[in-house]
Amino acid sequence: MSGVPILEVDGVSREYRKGGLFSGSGFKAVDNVSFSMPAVPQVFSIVGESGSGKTTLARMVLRLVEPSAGSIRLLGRPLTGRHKDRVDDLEFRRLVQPIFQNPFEAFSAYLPIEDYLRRTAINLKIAHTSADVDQVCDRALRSVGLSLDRIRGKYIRQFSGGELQRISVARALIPRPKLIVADEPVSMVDASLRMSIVNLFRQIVEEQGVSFIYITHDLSTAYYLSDQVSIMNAGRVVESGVPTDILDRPTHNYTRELMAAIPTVEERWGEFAAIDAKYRTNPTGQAGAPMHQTDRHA
Ligand SMILES: Nc1ncnc2c1ncn2[C@@H]1O[C@H](COP(=O)(O)OP(=O)(O)OP(=O)(O)O)[C@@H](O)[C@H]1O
Repeated sequence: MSGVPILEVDGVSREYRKGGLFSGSGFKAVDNVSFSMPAVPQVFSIVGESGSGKTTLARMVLRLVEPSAGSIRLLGRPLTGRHKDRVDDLEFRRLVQPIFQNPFEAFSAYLPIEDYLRRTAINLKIAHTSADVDQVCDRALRSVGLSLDRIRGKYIRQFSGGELQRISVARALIPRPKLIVADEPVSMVDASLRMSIVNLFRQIVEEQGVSFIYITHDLSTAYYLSDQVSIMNAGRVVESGVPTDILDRPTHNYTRELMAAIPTVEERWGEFAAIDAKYRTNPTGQAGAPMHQTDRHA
């Protein structure tokens, strides 16, 4: 495997204006952020409260927002600016895929869900014949515990949030990307399913060699899942390192405050007890129940 880092973010900033055109002032949503993700597949988490700049940073990596300053390199090649060896759009979409927060917004209510997977395979030129397209989609779905036969002809209303998020992950896996940028991917998913999605990410890192940027406000899932964590506050990275170092020896007050916001064992127990109670009123786990068969196995 080449030793070239998957991603190098170097002194990246993004400025916006606050207030009116004449009375307002500029501010940095992201302020001089640098980090690097090594060639070896890993999960890099960016943790911070609402407004800390996480999504803006993710959107710059996804090339949806242009940095005001700094540079981003993918596998040693520029993603930003006008360089002659800049990664082109098709290549970029094959190498880097997003997963967004709300799986219900990721798909239209009026199209069978497999159409999205097929379109990704066709648009990214991953498969050409209809049989190949089906095979590529089925392979991706199987790697998240589903299959093309199981989703065929179904619409979003026929899936749970956890299943839809798995389908979003399958769609992202179609081009066999090197990097997935997942922005708050479990915040809209029922608490009982969160860990199964997070475990699925870990499995994909290990079995398929895909690196993840995991954006979250939840320090506990980041701690559980990540190889490296950066804590963001007011656009800046205030702390970074391996999760155990950060949680055992936080150096910044903001990190301590985030840690204090992690529920205690008793509070978590209350959450699980509530889920358990829902189950007792609906033991079959059918429509409306919090957990689905397909979401149990990761
Ligand atoms: N297009 C924009 N124009 C102006 N301000 C913006 C724009 N996008 C983001 N911001 C501002 O930049 C700051 C950082 O926003 P960002 O969405 O990156 O934070 P976040 O940490 O992802 O928060 P959340 O978890 O709520 O999405 C916020 O103050 C936000 O209002």
